[in-house]
Amino acid sequence: MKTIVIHGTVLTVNVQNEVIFDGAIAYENGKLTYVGPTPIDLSSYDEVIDAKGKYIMPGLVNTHGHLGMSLLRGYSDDTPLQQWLEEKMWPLEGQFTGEHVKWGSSLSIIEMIRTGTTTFVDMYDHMDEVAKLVVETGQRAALCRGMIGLCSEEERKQKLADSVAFSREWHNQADGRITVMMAPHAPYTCSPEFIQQILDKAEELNLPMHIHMSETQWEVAQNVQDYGVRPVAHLENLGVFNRPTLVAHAVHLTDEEIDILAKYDVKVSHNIVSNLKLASGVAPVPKMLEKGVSVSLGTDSTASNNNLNLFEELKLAAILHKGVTFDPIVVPAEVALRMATINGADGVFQKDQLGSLEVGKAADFIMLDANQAHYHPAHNPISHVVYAGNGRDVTDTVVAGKFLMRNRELLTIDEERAIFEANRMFNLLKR
Ligand SMILES: CSC[C@H]1O[C@@H](n2cnc3c(O)ncnc32)[C@H](O)[C@@H]1O
Ligand SMILES: [Zn+2]
Repeated sequence: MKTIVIHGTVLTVNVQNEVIFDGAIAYENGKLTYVGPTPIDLSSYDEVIDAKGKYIMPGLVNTHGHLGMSLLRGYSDDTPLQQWLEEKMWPLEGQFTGEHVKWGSSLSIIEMIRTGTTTFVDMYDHMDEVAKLVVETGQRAALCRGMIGLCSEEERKQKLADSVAFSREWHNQADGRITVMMAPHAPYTCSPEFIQQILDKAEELNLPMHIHMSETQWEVAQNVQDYGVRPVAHLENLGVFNRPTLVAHAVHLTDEEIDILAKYDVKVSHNIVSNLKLASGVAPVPKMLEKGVSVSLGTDSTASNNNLNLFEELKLAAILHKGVTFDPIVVPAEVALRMATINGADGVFQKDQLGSLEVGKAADFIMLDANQAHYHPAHNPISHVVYAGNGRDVTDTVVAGKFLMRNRELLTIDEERAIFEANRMFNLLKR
């Protein structure tokens, strides 16, 4: 197996948030074999890559999204969630075929590779198309067939059967780069019975759960009206949190609800831009972190974001909560960076394999062009990445030791074709 060493400025972003100014990482067979100061003698490696002037850091993990929806970017802006879903998204998504999902997801994957995301979570339909793209492009992903229960019993059965078949075919495939979760869409679109059926299958197949939860005030009020309790108690009562669970949003939470999430070690995907744009609110992240809840970052879809640049979420994670709480020390840069990396790995239940540059973990990393004015003076790389950096600074994206982008050139996907086909598929939709 070929051994490769890359040296530059290494941000290990492990628990110590160590930065090694003249550092190196080495990897073999997709796994990191060395992280530390640049060795004096590099001759034992088969390939030596000089990345001086670049930052080398763990790839970012986007813990919530709907890739196929990139076909609907800009189709409905400035609308609150429920109206956006019911009047705009669902009528168009109802017309989606596998081909729509394929090309919408292709746009998404291109954007994520370009902006340094190496692992993503996708909850959508026609998931075989997404899984095939993951195989082809070399990305890493936790995939789930999102199930909305607002349909006939027969359709619900079909959706659950699809999910099960998808997990049997794809869980731990693509050399382990694909994992699968079971995903009831939300408590307000899935009856308790349907959620229970999905949970039973998750238990049988030993898969985690992924669900939208407590995104809007409307949702919480609706849950109380329908079931007499708020969404957190509702899902707890159904036993969802007895399985490893990743919830998206968690915006409207009481202190008691945060305690429940902490007690069950429920992982939270914080989707700042989507929550702001859909006027849903701001999640109580400082309180969640204080109580030990594992909070990571997600973009949601480009129909509500409107991009998949996790660097934007990273900066917002570090500044938004300061503004909301009038406290400049909440969510410091290092904490925000962990949310985008190691907590993301935790969100996909792979903290031991992903999310930091440590020997034995996957060689999933990115390089940034730090030879730009906004990275200088070069004394505080983590501050610069979080507060001054941008996804456009990413020059190289590597997953399991394979370059998906090298010096800004995409190596595993045809961008021009994807743009052409996505426009063609969008124009076929009846609007
Ligand atoms: C079939 S699963 C995907 C389903 O989720 C919808 N969706 C996209 N963004 C959100 C959001 O922020 N909250 C709730 N649901 C969302 C999407 O339109 C798909 O129908
Ligand atoms: Zn979502």
